[in-house]
Amino acid sequence: MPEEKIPRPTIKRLAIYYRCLEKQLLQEKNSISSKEIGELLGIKASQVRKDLSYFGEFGKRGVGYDTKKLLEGIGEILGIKKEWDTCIVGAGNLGVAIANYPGLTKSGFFVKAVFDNDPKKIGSVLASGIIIDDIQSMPEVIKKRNITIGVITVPASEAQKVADALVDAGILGIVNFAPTKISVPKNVRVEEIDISVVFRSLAFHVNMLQKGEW
Ligand SMILES: NC(=O)c1ccc[n+]([C@@H]2O[C@H](COP(=O)([O-])OP(=O)(O)OC[C@H]3O[C@@H](n4cnc5c(N)ncnc54)[C@H](O)[C@@H]3O)[C@@H](O)[C@H]2O)c1
Repeated sequence: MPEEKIPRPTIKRLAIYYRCLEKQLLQEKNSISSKEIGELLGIKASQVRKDLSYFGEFGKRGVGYDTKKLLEGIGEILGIKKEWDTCIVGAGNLGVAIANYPGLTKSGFFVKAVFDNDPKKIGSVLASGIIIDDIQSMPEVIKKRNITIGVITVPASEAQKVADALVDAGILGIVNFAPTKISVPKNVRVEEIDISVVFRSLAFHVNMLQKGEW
């Protein structure tokens, strides 16, 4: 499955479908149509079908999908069944919150290390039991613990330096929370997360509702 052929938005939607299907399965909905998935998520059924078609046939027209099989199929594509070892750089408010968040583990993402450069923080133990490591030890720890995904939660001014160090240590995927664009070599993927984008989009809707335009 050549990755460049699959559009990024499709991959993002697959993760959304996955979460939706997990919920449906818990509610014992054992078969589901693309129309139903679309309605639950506010996505056109044709888009759902198109996204799933990139990976071969999951369901039959008119019959819908076997929820469990579809969930497993998408999980396989997204590598969700696999366990992923990750590290967090920046043990501040956000980094610590992520490191202590049990939901990540449930999704197969294990925080194996947290790094910081503040001597006052290095050596302290987080609620999850992880000890904050010195950023200086990052290359060695990443290699030793087979970590492939890095999360950047340092101030924007430090983000590029940290990204370079993560890449040098062999990291292949980065989740960047710092409010700045980072550049990485082609073979490394970066996902940027900015909560304010969600708030801005929501504020636009609320504004329109308040003005009575919607
Ligand atoms: N994307 C979002 O939605 C979102 C939300 C909140 C915060 N943020 C961003 O996340 C980042 C962290 O926010 P915070 O509130 O946790 O900040 P914070 O100041 O509490 O934590 C930053 C941590 O990074 C450490 N640090 C600084 N430079 C470092 C370096 N070179 N190497 C290793 N560690 C280093 C600091 O010692 C500190 O512990 C900021 O860039 C902030 O703007 C993004």
